[in-house]
Amino acid sequence: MDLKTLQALPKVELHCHLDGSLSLKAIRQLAKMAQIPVPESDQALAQLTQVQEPIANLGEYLEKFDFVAPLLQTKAALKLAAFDVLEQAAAENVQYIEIRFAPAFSLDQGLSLGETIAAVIDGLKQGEAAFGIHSNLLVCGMRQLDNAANIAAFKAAVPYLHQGLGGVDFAGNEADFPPADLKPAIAYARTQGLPLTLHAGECHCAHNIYESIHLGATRIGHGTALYEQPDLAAYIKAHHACLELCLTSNLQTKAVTNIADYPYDLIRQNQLQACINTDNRTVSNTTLTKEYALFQKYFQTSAATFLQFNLDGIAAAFCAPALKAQLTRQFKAAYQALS
Ligand SMILES: O=c1[nH]cnc2c1ncn2[C@H]1C[C@H](O)[C@@H](CO)O1
Ligand SMILES: [Zn+2]
Repeated sequence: MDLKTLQALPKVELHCHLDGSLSLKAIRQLAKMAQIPVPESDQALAQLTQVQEPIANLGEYLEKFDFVAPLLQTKAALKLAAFDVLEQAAAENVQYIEIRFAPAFSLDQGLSLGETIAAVIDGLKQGEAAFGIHSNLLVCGMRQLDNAANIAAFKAAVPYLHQGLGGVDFAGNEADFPPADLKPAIAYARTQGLPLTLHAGECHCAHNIYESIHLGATRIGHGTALYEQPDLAAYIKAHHACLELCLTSNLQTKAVTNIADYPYDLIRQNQLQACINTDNRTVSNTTLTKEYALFQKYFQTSAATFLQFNLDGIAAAFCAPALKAQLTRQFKAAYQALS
């Protein structure tokens, strides 16, 4: 399929960070609102916000988020950001998307955790109305913060569950903060009935995938290190966990050093539930269409397999059963019309 056909395919996306996915246009608008100077040329701005040269690891990748953090400190900014990402997603026929962000990074100018969450949901609702897309928010705890701060973020999320919020996640420095360190906040999320996805297996730490599922995650962000411990596939399958695949990001962070190591065959042969995602449209300089094109190029992924990835994503989504049923029907019909 050519890029235009891939772009037109209906898609779902479960793993997309708000702060890593702002268009350059939105970054300029936000910078103006915050009265923060930005370079005039898009090329220079892209250099500040995108991975352009080879980097060593996830730590260096995360440094690329520093530039946008000061731009996301008001309700208006968070709302505009959420609207911007929905606009980009709708332009490539994403029909359902979960967008995640860390409220703890938007408190510099006095917003409360709850206000940051409400503002992002506002932007998502506005985007849904404008673009006919469905969405949910995920609140990220950050691994490098203490459990009290992460519990506070999750506590602020509780009133929004099923009201624009789908669940919670942990992002950040996985190499130094394994799942065991997050136990109190994860336990809190579970007692509150917050659906849980966890970044895991992004730092050559296959054991973190096991541990995250053991702690209650029904989805795993990345899961790349599966290739280093293939027998984990049986455990993932037995627990019906869905892998949120983010190929470009994994190549950039050296979660896999080359495409040959990527556990695609393991995932397909074991019929693991999995879906395709961008992780960060801007930081990774990608789109969901580009991710589909990469899967097609490297793994000869067919339309039928793209459909299966989407059906897996819908089944694992943190949205209402009625929306899942509707999306399932629509996706089956749309992909059938292709063949
Ligand atoms: O792929 C990732 N792994 C771990 N943390 C990540 C990844 N992408 C983004 N983040 C972090 C940086 C953001 O500031 C934060 C919330 O979106 O999540
Ligand atoms: Zn991520």
